[in-house]
Amino acid sequence: MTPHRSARAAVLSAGSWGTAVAKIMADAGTSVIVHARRDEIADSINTVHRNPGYFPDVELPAALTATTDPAAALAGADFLVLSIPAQSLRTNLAAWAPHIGPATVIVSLMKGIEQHSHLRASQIITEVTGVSAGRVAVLSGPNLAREIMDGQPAAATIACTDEDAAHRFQKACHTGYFRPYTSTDVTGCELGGAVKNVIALAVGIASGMGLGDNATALLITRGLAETTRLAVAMGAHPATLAGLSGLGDLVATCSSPLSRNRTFGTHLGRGLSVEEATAATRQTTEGVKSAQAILALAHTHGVEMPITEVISALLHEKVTLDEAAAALMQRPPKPER
Ligand SMILES: NC(=O)C1=CN([C@@H]2O[C@H](COP(=O)(O)OP(=O)(O)OC[C@H]3O[C@@H](n4cnc5c(N)ncnc54)[C@H](O)[C@@H]3O)[C@@H](O)[C@H]2O)C=CC1
Ligand SMILES: O=C(CO)COP(=O)(O)O
Repeated sequence: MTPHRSARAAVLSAGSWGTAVAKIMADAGTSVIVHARRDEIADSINTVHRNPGYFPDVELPAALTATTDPAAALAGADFLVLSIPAQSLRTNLAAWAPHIGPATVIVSLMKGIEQHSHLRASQIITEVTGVSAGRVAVLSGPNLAREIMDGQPAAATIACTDEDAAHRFQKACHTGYFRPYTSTDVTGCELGGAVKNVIALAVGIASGMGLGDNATALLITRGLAETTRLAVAMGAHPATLAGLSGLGDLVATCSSPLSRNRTFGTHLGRGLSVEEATAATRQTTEGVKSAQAILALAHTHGVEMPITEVISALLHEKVTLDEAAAALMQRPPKPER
């Protein structure tokens, strides 16, 4: 990348978070091309500067363009920003990989764990593309897309083992309303983002069952404890889990009715089956797909994750709501750690 031209980014794809990050980057002066799967979304972004599928009410910067051709989006890109459901990453990335330039930094926005491999998105990216870990970054934090599209303030963590790559992406997405910090703790950053979705399901369930704020606080606090236990066992720094990609995202997601994971949990707590809650949900709900893989990671690393265990059992309809609540409350007494 020469210092004389603005950075170029390809954002794949034009869902809610992809569109929001594309807008942030365009507002930061980065030249952005979004890849949309549907012609009508790409056409609308190019002609009337709106994404009718996700944010029909928000005018996008005119400098933000769209295409349905991934090769065209990726040509000359300094950054490839990936924002699709984590379970679909491997297959899509294999098709896009031949078009990725030799110096392109690949940034994951995804907060899921792959079901069969138990891998994080950054690990899938290095595995599928063969790029070095220093070219793979993660952006994660308390970032409800709807608020960001409204220009409300937010912050996030960009983690990459290559600090220079993290700094370049930081510059490419720093605006008056979006403040990115950098970190080298990719593992901690990604695990914080993935596990908070499962804890948000739990908070939603508690809320749907009519439980109060004490129960919410209990789940957030002990949820953070089990997230930190897993992340540290997998090599993360504990401070990362106390930061934006850990506690920050946990609080935002567990508190907000905008969260799809929390909302899915609320449906379950009100008595809907997993199938009914899925039918009522239009967008990506990573916690539902990732809970069992996270539990498998906990078993591999010898870590107790009681909330994740109960949510995984509920999602597989092995326990009822009352049994789930009892399983958590009737655990043997222990010191707080
Ligand atoms: N929406 C939000 O506020 C935030 C979302 N995230 C994360 O971003 C990732 C994407 O989520 P959202 O944009 O919210 O989801 P979304 O459901 O709004 O959009 C998903 C995008 O992926 C595409 N897509 C869906 N299935 C696909 C497949 N099988 N193959 C290729 N493309 C496919 C859709 O066309 C759409 O463009 C998730 O991992 C989520 O956890 C992270 C931070 C905030
Ligand atoms: O990750 C998010 C906010 O940081 C979005 O959470 P949901 O996927 O639950 O909507």
